[in-house]
Amino acid sequence: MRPGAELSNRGSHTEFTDDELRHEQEFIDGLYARVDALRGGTETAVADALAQGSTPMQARLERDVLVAERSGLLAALNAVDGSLCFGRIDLTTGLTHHIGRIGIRADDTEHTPILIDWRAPVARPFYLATGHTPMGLRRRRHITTDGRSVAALHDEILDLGDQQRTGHEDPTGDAVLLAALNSARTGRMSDIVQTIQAEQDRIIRAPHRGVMVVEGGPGTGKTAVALHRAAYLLYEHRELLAKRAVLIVGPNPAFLGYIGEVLPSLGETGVLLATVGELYPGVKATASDAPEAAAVKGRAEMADVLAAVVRDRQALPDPVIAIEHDRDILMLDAGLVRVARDRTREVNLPHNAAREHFEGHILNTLTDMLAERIGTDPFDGTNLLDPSDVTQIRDELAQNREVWAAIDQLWPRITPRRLIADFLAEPDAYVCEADANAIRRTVTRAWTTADVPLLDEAAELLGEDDRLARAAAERERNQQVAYAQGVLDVSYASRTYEFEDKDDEDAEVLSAHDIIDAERMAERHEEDDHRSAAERAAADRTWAFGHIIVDEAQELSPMAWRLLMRRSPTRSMTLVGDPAQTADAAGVGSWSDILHPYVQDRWEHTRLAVNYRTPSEIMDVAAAVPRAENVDFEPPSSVRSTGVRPLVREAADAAELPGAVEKAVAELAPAEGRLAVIAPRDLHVALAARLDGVEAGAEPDLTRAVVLLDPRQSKGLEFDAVLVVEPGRYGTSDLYVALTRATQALGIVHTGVLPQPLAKALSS
Ligand SMILES: Nc1ncnc2c1ncn2[C@@H]1O[C@H](COP(=O)(O)OP(=O)(O)OP(=O)(O)O)[C@@H](O)[C@H]1O
Repeated sequence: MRPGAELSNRGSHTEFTDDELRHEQEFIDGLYARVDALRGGTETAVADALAQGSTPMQARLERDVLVAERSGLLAALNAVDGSLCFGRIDLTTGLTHHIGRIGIRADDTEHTPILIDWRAPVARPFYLATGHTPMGLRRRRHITTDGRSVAALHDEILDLGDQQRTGHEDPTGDAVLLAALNSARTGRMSDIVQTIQAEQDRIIRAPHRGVMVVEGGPGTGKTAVALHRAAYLLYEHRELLAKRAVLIVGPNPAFLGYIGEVLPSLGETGVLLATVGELYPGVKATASDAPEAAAVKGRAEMADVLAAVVRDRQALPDPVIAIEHDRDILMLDAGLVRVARDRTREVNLPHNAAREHFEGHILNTLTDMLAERIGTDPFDGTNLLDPSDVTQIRDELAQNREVWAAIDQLWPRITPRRLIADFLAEPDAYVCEADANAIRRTVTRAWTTADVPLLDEAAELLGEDDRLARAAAERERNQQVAYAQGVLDVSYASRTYEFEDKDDEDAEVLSAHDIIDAERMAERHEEDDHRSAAERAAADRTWAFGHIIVDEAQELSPMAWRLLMRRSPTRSMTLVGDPAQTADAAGVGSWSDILHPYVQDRWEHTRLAVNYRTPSEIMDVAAAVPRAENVDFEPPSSVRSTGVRPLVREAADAAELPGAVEKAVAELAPAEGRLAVIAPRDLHVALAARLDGVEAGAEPDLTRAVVLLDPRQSKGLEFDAVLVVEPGRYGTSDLYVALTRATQALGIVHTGVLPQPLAKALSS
């Protein structure tokens, strides 16, 4: 409603109601006026700073900081524009606070807060207060806006003695939540900041240290909670996390696309969203593995297998390597090389990094051999060479290509990609025959998701021979220190006499010289990298994230956990998942199996028990599937029911199936919103041919009215209506996942008999 549109003369009660709306509209108008002014001011400040051109180093540093900070503010202001303010709390003290997606302060000398960020402690009663525990609140108000106009108010009275009424009372207190849950889906997840429930709020605001596991059935808000937790942590630990970034790991790219707009809508962008297949910089997993291959590659034992593969590359001569040097023949035999190899292994460095030591040992061995041969006095057996002669021999050996060819053969430099491609081409010496058959790949043309943790493991085992890079970095750093010293000398020389004359230690004017030395200035210069932490993290395999959130955590293999734990040395992690939805053969069975190797039993476990997505009529049918295998299976309880039972259609045979699906889609399609057809992959081409505007593909466009998916692709997603095709062909967890994707209506199309638990649940 536009402000004032329906605020004409009415009865006294309505006028009272309209005053409430009018007041809120005035507040929102004032808020947007402030936001527009802030945005204008910020745009000008950024433009002015960028126009400054070449400036001294310190000024440039300050300019860059200003541009980065203000650009972040601008992005946040632009992102939250749609529904900046969504709530208000009235305290028994008479104070009121408006709650919004970000905090805004007035343009007065005190910078009075006019909109409280939902993550601030002051806002917490908005989410937690109840009639029983009002937390100092008299009233909680949900403000629904349409753009910049107030559309509706919903008030909950929390102080039961308070007789004042606004005419916007919501007696059950869940009208806004139910409206959100019933609204048409868009193909993109929305934030839930207006209606976070108390059990969710506690998880969102839990301390960031340590590992927290959030378990819950389908639709309990695990993903929503994980994303809001990321936003909360970025607010609460801004400085740390702006530097170290937050990583959110999801099961597939379609899922990441689905959740990708939530954090920007909360004004947060410092987050890297990635699948495990994207966490090895420079590699994009485009191929796929058969489930058996992924299961073998994901096993924890692969770490030992790869360590053995690397050790085998540290070879011994068979039986000798002959090196021609200065008309002599030097023989490197297995015994000599074994000593060099053992000594090198003792330094406990990764293979490539240790090579420097191996080179040294081999050169020393050959030097000793040659020195003994040419320097021994034939009469008394003493050595006639002095140390400089020995050094000269060593230097000459180091010029000999044959020496280097031998070292390359015995301790070759290896890249992770080469190691894994070679291992997969011939795995037989390292795993049993069945496993070797599952993973054997004669030529590696493309990588799979399950290869990525292997590549990462290999990178750890191999390390880098970074001697050249270290030397170059050292040279550059010396140049920078010299440059910074030059800058400081100039700034020292140009200090004003006025400043020098003052021996007041508290002088307010400080020159660069007083606050920074050349080393630190050079360091800052090195940090002169305009990429965000999330961007830098994406390009750096060894990045240590400030916090890692893993969605559908039950799907990750032990090898994938090794990769993630390397990215989280502080073990600050939130893991969300549902073991009943585990589909991947490589997935881990229990949380303690996953976590024990890294944190023993030092992790917290929380549970979400309310299903916000799936109405009870659908959940009752879906729950019968896992319950058939486990009588104690407890599904989450649905927060709503629609009165609409699932629709079931039978096709006479496979030839009739696409036509039956087409008809069922027409029956089920929501007037507004999205429908998903979930069907086994091999039916996709035939089904796509019968469904208007539908494509079969690996990366479906979820914003289309009708989307075709296989059960794995539907993981984590939701739609207004879902049609599950041939449920008899899915495993238990895939079927459970598929049946729990709908917010409004479920349909089933099948040929032949339905799986028994499903048939029973549908008929009861
Ligand atoms: N407090 C809330 N307010 C409004 N909507 C909510 C709330 N909590 C959850 N939802 C909605 O419920 C739906 C399910 O949430 P979400 O996808 O986070 O569940 P999930 O536990 O990750 O489910 P699954 O395991 O099936 O993937 C989403 O549409 C989400 O926006």
